[in-house]
Amino acid sequence: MPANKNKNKKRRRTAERPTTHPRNKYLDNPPDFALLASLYPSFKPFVFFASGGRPRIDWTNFNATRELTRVLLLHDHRLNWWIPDGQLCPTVPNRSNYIHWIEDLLSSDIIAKTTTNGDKVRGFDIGTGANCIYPLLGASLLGWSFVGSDMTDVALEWAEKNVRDNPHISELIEIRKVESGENILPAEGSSNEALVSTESKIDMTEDMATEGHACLNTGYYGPPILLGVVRDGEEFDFCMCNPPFFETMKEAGLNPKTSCGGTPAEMICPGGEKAFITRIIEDSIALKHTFRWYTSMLGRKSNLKLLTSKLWEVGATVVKTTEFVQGQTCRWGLAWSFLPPAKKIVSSHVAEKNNLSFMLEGLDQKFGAIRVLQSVESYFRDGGALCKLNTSSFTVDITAKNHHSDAVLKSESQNCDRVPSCKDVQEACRSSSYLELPSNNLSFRVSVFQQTPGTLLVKGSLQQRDGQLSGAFSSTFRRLEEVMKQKFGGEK
Ligand SMILES: C[S@@+](CC[C@H](N)C(=O)[O-])C[C@H]1O[C@@H](n2cnc3c(N)ncnc32)[C@H](O)[C@@H]1O
Repeated sequence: MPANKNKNKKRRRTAERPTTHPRNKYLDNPPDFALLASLYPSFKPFVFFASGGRPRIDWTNFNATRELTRVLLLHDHRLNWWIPDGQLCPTVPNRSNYIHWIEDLLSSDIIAKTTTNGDKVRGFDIGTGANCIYPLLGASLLGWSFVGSDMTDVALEWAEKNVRDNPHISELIEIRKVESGENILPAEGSSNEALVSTESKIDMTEDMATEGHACLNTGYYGPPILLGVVRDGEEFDFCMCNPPFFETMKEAGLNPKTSCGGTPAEMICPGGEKAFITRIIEDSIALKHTFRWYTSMLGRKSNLKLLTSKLWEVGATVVKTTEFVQGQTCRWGLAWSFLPPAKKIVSSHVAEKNNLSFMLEGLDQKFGAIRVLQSVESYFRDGGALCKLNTSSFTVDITAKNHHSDAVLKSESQNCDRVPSCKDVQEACRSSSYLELPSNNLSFRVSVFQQTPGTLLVKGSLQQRDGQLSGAFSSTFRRLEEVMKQKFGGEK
């Protein structure tokens, strides 16, 4: 292939995946399975060649995903690593995004460095897991030091082993046991009430009380997270956390397309990620300036909105969010601080308007991502737009022109028996804001991600950089949101 064609392909790929961090080494160089198989004989049995000749692995085979992680950490990061069967297996490109985002936060100077350890960066990884992935990556990529906490024996034993097996960075990482028996009460002065939402309240049963678990009205009960684990006089530049996202293993649903393991202790906690992160927020109110940045990853966009408003309510001085996308996985990052910001934050308004999203929640299991994509495709195709559905990347590429709006309107009223509350749709269609498309083409991509069984994230990305098209894109996408919510909300 000619060099400039290759370059264009690379450039296009970069533009299509704006949320993979630009410094992530896998952005333009995804793992080369054939090369890795030729270098590491233990990886070779897991690599096969699909019909097009492309080397692949079976993502539903835990041994294959674990071996891939092992060889990537060894090959790209000089890290020796292993986890026992069934423990959560991290994907290296995905976890690297979070590390690079923290690097951005620290170097942005939004919050000036306050810790007394000079240029050195010290982080706290809440729930480091048996895989200890964040301390290993942070120490090897950036020379950061870490405390990695956890509570299960298997996580502590294997995290320590993974640190010991890498003597070049072992001095930088301390694995700290969280004592589960302690009863940590909310710190005096913490604005606990501000954090309480009725639906997140979980009653403490007698058993829990006798076991000595703390029960705060954040909805979280269980071992301490930061308060009671961070020691007097300690200071950190940041904390990070990949929390247990789910409330039940059924909800965790375990993506049938991949097998990354994950035991109940790793995947679930009462109240799910909302309760867990609410507890981190509560601890942060008490610990305030002990950390320059508090951060957590989230698996649900609806929780991101809710927790962001809570943070403003409780007096955070800065709240930042981001989105991590790697393949078919979409996650969010939330960061906040109680220190005074040193720098005015300029929001990237256009970028936000060019990437929009909405969630379809509480869907019947029969409405998978493909079904929603097909519905998106026929919605725009019926209106005369050009559509290209790609079922392997879960995307539809759409190119629409101004005159398509009338056609979509017409076809929608003809198809109204398929859409519940059709009258409402027609009313909305008649409103002047309906599909105000510009005279030139509007090209955008709609992607669908499965978050949990019954919850899909629908993302739209404008493919053109022309700022004048953002408004038309925004009204078109919002209109799609209305139609999809009516269609899939009412068909259960
Ligand atoms: C989703 S796993 C994350 C593991 C690893 N950091 C990763 O990204 O793959 C969540 C981890 O949090 C741990 N955990 C749960 N509650 C905790 C607590 N209160 N303090 C510390 N760790 C906790 C679990 O044992 C589990 O290892």
